[in-house]
Amino acid sequence: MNNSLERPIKLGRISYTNAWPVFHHFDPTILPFQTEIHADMPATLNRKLRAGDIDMAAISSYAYGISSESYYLLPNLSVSSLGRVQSILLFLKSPLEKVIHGKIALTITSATSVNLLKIIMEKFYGGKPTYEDAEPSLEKMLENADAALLIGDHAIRASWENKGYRVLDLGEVWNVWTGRWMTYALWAVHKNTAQRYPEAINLIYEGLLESKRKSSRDLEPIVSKAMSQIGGTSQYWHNYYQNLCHDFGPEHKAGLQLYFQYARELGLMSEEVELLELPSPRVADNLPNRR
Ligand SMILES: C=C(O[C@@H]1C=C(C(=O)O)C=C[C@H]1O)C(=O)O
Repeated sequence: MNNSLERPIKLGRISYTNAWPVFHHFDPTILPFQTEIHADMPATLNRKLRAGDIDMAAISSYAYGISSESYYLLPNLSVSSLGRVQSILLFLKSPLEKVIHGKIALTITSATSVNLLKIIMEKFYGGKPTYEDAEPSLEKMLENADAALLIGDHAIRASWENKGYRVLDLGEVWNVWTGRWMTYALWAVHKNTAQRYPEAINLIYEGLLESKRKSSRDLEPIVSKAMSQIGGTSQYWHNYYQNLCHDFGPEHKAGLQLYFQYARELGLMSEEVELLELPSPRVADNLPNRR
């Protein structure tokens, strides 16, 4: 490929630790073209990708679902869990029976989990709470709400500082009710960027896959980084990363399609979602008649 493109490829990186395995060993400086990394909270990346301010990103699976016609998925990349996730937590100030008809403060950093919470509250528990968006700060959120939803490192830190609130792990609740995997984030690229710069997008994709592979072979580098940047013990982070899965196979897709179905039933999204993946690079290049 040419040594440069006419512009940098803009890549969004989720700042939370849950996505580190896919980014940690990815070094964009070795690529034969310019990239620009945008590190941000999921909800901000969802908006930037939607607006075309960035070309590709890890985004909320819900945000992918409501705009899937514009994107390709990067195959076999996700943030998923079968059961407990440890970083998508509802902190209850009031008893659950009151919470399901009370007021719940929702972190503004999420899209998947706020809608997962609505599915749990309304479809599984038969409640109808009111919701209020809030900055991710537990004590402030609970000043005038019965419960508060936090995700990512905000949830992890709050769980360490928890002053006795009951906590629901939404990954666990989802799994108890459905028996399925839950997928919180996916990697998406704008179809037009992928069509215009197929080789560049594929090189970035290969770099992300390689990072995931290296991280799964040896968790130590990201565990040490998490301990120094966030705190906690080595055992905590090993356990956290072992509970998360960054693949996206048939069982993850089945869980996500059930989430999308429930979201449609509650009027949280309208269209069916086709999980359309980035076409594999030039299958034709490997054919013998192409010289
Ligand atoms: C596991 C997590 O997955 C995430 C949850 C997201 C959401 O709720 O929209 C988006 C991206 C991921 O950061 C987490 O944040 O703890």
